Amino acid sequence: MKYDIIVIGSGPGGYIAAIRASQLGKKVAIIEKYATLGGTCLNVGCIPSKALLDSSHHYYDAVHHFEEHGISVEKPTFDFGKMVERKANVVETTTGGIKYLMDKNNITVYEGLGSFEDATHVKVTKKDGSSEVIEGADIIIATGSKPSTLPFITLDKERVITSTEALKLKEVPKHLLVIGGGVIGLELGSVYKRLGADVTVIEYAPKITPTMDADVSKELTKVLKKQGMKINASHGVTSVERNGDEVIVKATNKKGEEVTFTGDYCLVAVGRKPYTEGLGLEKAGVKVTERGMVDVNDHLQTNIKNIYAIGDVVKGAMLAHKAEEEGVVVAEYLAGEKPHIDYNLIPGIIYTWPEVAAVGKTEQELKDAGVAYKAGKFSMRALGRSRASGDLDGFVKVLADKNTDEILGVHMVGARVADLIMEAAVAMEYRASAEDLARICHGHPTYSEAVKEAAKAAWDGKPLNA
Ligand SMILES: NC(=O)c1ccc[n+]([C@@H]2O[C@H](COP(=O)([O-])OP(=O)(O)OC[C@H]3O[C@@H](n4cnc5c(N)ncnc54)[C@H](O)[C@@H]3O)[C@@H](O)[C@H]2O)c1
Repeated sequence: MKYDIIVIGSGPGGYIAAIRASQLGKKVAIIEKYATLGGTCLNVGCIPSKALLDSSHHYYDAVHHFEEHGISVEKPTFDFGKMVERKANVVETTTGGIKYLMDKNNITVYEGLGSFEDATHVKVTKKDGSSEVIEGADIIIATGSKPSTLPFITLDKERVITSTEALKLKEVPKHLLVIGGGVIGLELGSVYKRLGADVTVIEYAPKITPTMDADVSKELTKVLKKQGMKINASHGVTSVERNGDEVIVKATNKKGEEVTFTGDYCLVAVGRKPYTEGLGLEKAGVKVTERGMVDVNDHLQTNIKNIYAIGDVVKGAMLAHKAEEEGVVVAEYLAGEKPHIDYNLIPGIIYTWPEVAAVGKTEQELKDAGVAYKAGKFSMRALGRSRASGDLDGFVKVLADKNTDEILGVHMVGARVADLIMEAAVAMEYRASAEDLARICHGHPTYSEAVKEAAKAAWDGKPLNA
């Protein structure tokens, strides 16, 4: 069969690219090696982790917060098996939705491993070993990423696990050791902490979420510690050993001392790496970088003219929504349009509770770039909405250009900031000033008032409710 565009990989990057290309009149095929569509995000990433985060949040609230609202329930209990089953149902419905979208958009789905025969032909090898070759005028690589590990770790996938296994454990760990205080470590660490596990995070950098704004890391560390999570920053892991049902992690702390952590499970969450195994890039002549990423130019085009790559397999943040934008951009570019992505405006979100969200530059990035800026900060605690719900932790911080007042970055910790961050992204897309944001009437009482107040603090240094 011959197509205008073949997309390899059906994660958020791939399936969105396929839909957009089809909307623009292209004949499109998508190849997926797994039986369900949706890639890491829908099957073993964003969606299942949010399902477990939501279930564990309900339980945590019942145990810790119902009483202050005057609600008494006899000692709440949970059925972990049911939580995991619910998560599986959420995944099934969501991935089923992608199949529906493929059919609706007349996109041909091939189940099997896609590998290049040459620059225009891709072989699809099915589970039963049979294969067929399809032809594409243009090809989009959207094969995503897989969990990284450390060279001395043996991932037995039973007790020394990655996020994939952490989403389908048969029991709640007694003591979960988490290597890596990044997004996955803190989100999945939160799930099990809320369900009663001891959780110890071991982070190499001097702080958790090391690439986020320093104030955010500090506040998040404070609230997670308050929830009982043990956080060990500046600890370089040197060994991970399994001994029966125990896992022993050794690390070197800042003083050069060896520290031993013992738990019953160890989650390795030290980042992800691009996934190109078995793709046959060499047969098509596609170049990869030293770090194994597919090398692309500003149009996400590889060194081979008709082959493009998007999402986790190329440079940039490994985020579903970044991949989606790239999918749209490549599809539109191939249809002769002139699309554009502002990589500065891709929000970063962590679904702990309180949530964390950011867009634009951090203070450190502005300092490093020598940009004169002003900062306005407003505590969630000062909001009527936060007092009503009892979610008092966190803040909103707005960074604006000292001379022009243009908003350069917004950083948030607090209830529902995962959704709130989009106000900041919209403002920055339209190059709003802090004053613009401060002058917009915000509904009362809402968490969004913290954005208005922080913007006012950045603009004239005079928040109204602080
Ligand atoms: N909410 C979301 O958007 C979401 C959720 C999950 C995953 N993701 C994405 O998936 C990717 C992978 O997530 P992740 O949490 O594995 O990566 P990450 O990059 O967010 O965090 C990895 C952490 O591990 C630390 N680390 C690295 N080597 C270490 C070592 N030897 N010892 C101890 N710590 C070490 C790093 O300093 C970092 O803090 C990221 O790009 C992330 O953004 C996003």
